[in-house]
Amino acid sequence: MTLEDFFNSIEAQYNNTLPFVVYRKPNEDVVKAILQKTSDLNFTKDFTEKGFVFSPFENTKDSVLIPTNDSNVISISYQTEPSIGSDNGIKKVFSVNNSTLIKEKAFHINLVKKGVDAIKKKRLKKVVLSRCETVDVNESTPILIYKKLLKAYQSAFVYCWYHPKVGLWLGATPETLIKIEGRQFSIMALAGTQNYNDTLNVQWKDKEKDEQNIVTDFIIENLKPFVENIKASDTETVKAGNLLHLKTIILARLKPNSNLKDVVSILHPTPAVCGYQKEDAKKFIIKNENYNREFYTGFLGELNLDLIKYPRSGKRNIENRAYAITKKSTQLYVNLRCMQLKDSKAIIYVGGGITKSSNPEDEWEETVSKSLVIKNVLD
Ligand SMILES: C=C(O[C@@H]1C=C(C(=O)O)C=C[C@H]1O)C(=O)O
Repeated sequence: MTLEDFFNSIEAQYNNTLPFVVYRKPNEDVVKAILQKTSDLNFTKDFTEKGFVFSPFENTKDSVLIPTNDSNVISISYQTEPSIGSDNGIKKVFSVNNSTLIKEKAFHINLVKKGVDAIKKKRLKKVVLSRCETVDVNESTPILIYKKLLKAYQSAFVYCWYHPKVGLWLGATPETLIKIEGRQFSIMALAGTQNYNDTLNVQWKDKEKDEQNIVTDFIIENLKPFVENIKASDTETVKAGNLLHLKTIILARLKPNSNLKDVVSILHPTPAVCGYQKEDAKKFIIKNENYNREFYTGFLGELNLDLIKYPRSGKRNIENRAYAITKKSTQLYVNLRCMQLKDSKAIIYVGGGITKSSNPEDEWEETVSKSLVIKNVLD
């Protein structure tokens, strides 16, 4: 299949209003698409299904599934040269000087102030507060925007997801929720943000260190009943487009009697996108943000797909193939740096973690920087 055939198949699927997802994992060249044969709206029941899951922020709502057994799965190798405003830094500057944005700024600053007050008064230690911003889209098809995202963000999970009964979403997220191969799994605790200025060698303030620690501690604490051999990596600075974040990787092994559904429901939404304590933070968000996050800060990715593993030593020769084993693999990402396309408009979703020492003006600027990840590919 040529590159043109690949993207034409996706375009045809979209024009026929049939569900699909097309995605590329971080730092990989393979772009994969799962094209559902019917327009049925399927949901996961217990996370034992095979396919691609798309899950909203609110964990009481259903997760949509594109099941592989009702789909054509195609893939292609797609090597991209980084483009302008890419992983190497955003080059474009967007004017923020219009009346809608001024109102949005006032609302967000007030929201952050309320968050800080709630943290000072209540049990809350952190709350992630967000907003959405609507901009016009000139591109004639989502596939063209998708290709720009692929070019711009090599180290992100870059996707375009469509279901005629749900909507059309695109994004380039830096954050993994969970990866499981067999029983071995890893989880990322990502939080804390500053702008990237040509170096990874930066200082972090206590505010950012604290908000990231809250995520790591929450994950370790809540996973303990389900896992053995839990280990956390050193915390490092990582780059995501025009931004830097703090990242810790937590590795563990699932106990034989634990299952993915329980692990996901205990983790999601983590304090990276919701807050701590989780239920109090969620209530605060739903009551005060004044819009519906829908799938932003939800999660998405491959669920229970077969992964063929070859022995470590030697090449993939005939002998080794005989020993290849098939494992179930799940790779879920947090839906950040994303947008929903609706009626020639893009709704861009951005947020940030608030703690007792948050400065409202800085928090606003952080959301502006985050919005550039998406605005950069909309021109
Ligand atoms: C909520 C977002 O990002 C999350 C919040 C971060 C922060 O508060 O510093 C950093 C990375 C993500 O965990 C977003 O991008 O919209």
